[in-house]
Amino acid sequence: MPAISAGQGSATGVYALNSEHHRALIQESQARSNAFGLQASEVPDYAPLKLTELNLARDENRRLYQHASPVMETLYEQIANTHSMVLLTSRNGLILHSMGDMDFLEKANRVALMPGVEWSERSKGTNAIGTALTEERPVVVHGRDHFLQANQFLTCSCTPIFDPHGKVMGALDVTGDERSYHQHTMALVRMSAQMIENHMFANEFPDALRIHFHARTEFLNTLVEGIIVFTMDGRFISANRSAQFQLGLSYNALQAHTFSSLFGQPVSQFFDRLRHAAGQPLSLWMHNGVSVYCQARLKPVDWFANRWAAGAAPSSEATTPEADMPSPRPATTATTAAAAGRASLSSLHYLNTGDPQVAAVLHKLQRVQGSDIPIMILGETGTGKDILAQAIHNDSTRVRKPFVSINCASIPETLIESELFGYEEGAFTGAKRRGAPGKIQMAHGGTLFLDEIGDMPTQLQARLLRVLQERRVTPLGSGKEYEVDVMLICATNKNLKSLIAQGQFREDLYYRLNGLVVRLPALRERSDFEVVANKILLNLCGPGQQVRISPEVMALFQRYRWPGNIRQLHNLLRTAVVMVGQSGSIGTDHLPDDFLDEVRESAHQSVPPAPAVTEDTAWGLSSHPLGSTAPGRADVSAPMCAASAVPSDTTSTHVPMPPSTGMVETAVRLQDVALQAMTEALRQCEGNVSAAAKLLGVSRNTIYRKKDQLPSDVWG
Ligand SMILES: Nc1ncnc2c1ncn2[C@@H]1O[C@H](COP(=O)(O)OP(=O)(O)OP(=O)(O)O)[C@@H](O)[C@H]1O
Repeated sequence: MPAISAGQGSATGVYALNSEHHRALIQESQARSNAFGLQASEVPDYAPLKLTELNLARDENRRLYQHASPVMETLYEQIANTHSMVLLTSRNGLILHSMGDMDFLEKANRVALMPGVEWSERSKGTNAIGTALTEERPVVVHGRDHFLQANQFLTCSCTPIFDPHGKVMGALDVTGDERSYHQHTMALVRMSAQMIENHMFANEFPDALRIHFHARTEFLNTLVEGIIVFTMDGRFISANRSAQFQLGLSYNALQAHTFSSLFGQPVSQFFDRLRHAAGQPLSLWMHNGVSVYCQARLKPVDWFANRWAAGAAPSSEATTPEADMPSPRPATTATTAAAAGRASLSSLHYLNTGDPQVAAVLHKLQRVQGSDIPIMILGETGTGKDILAQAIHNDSTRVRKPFVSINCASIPETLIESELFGYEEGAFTGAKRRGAPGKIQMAHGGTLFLDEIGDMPTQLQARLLRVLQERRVTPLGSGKEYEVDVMLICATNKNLKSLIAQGQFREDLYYRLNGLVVRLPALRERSDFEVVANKILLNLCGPGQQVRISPEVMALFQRYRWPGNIRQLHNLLRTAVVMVGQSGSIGTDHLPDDFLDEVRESAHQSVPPAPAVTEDTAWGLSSHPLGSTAPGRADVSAPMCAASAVPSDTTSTHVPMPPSTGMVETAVRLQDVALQAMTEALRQCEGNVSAAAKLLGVSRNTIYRKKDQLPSDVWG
């Protein structure tokens, strides 16, 4: 897989139409077309393969189709009624599947854009499918750029799809009438291909160390994150497109690397840090000097426990340069080794950093351990709900089984159903081949974590309820039921009771999920702020780096309201650590200006703190949320900051008003700030609503609801 680098003319890897690079690429392709002996005016062979041959080809490309079909459906939904179609081809350019607008399909049939016809350069000359496959890069071929005159009424955006081993396995294309050209089509195609590739990654390399990374933590777990896979002793196995881009190395160049040559530390040292990270992103320096944040995916307890039982534990002291292998340690018995491995990983005990409210939550959870009572975690965004869910799993008897997490807000609505329940062959339009298991099935024996449950589409809530009651799941399009035994954990920062009142959440499901409800306090409510900040700092520091927080900054931090909670603190410290360098203390000059402005502004305002989401308010039981003060943080004043003004779904109706300003006027100002923040986030994320929502810490629906008030050019 070639690296897509900024040096190739565009940071996105796609040459702008009419750019010099694009023209050169088309000219080279035209030259190849001539060399194949094609004539621009000729009518090519349009005869499709016989059905039996086509079925054979589809069979060979079964895996590609299995991963691509749900994504094709979603992609098609986005381009429906634009006189276009979506095509999936084999690596040779043979069209395997298509879906499109009826009126355009007729036109497409005239030039044989249909399953069973080959669109390689050799057979059709310059065209997006053939040229993208030849160049192994995304290509737009528009109108007259097509070699054959017969095809010049088309506009086509195509990108190759790479398998997890870096080999081209096919191509995804959107073709339409030349007049329907839109520059965003290519972005959609590329995002869809990335989704397919990442999906394949998720199912590959089950026993390897998978590192998900990005320079910005808010982009972890999104489509644009880099994924790189190593053997447990640090040898390179594979990397997705984004990983290659970020590392600036092609797939082939990466073959020569190990974890330590890429990230400047032995993999054993990384494991050591991982064991103490409580699931929070760790910082890594890439070989090119750029700092990134990462999360590791592996079966940690199994692996650590096995290694300890076998007398070998990850150690930072000794590594063999060839393979970054963990060094031996004195043998322990298998039982104590497993227990020791568990204690050092993210566990409930580890999250107890001295705040009485958190301690009470942990205590409640410990009391129901082993009972499989469904757990509902409430809390504002960034308070650590995800980490708590993992800790509950790690401390449970299900620890050796999967922990499967699904964020109901970040998956396109059309994909949630197949992601959750799986699908059987034939479930989608044109689907013929083997299906895929859903997340519920994958969690069998372990824990299913449904994050942002308030965003689950209503029609799926009934299905979920049935699965939970019957403990059986039926994949889409299947008559077969599969037994599922899962511990269920949900999280939300929404007021589910008011969603019920609005008919957006089922009451029966609500009561099914409502086993033990715990609320994580907002950071401003916590009395252990300093411990949390120092713990994060420790994890952010690279090898040998010693950074501390100056007393002046710690005092500032204590006064701040932290609307983004621990996530916001983490992001702030991350930048500060990079600015401080190898050693020193974080002073005000290491903090961003907008943050300092907010803190200063807060000093001139005496506004009550924003209401915390309490168990009562979050579940709609309390009538007046204002007036709750933060226990343990009585000195906290509430700045009217941009970030806090962005309405999270839970708190948007309760944003406190400064006494100096009239309610209506302030509400209008808050609206403006919120819209401004959304506009900026959408621009920054190139119109990707999920990424923008993540960046702001709000749900996608919050952004969609403002769609009419946001500038039209911010949408991707
Ligand atoms: N107790 C903790 N100690 C250190 N870091 C923490 C802790 N809790 C959370 N974090 C860090 O804060 C960030 C947000 O955590 P997490 O994703 O668990 O929050 P969340 O409540 O699930 O957020 P959201 O509602 O937006 O999904 C992560 O970077 C996480 O590593």
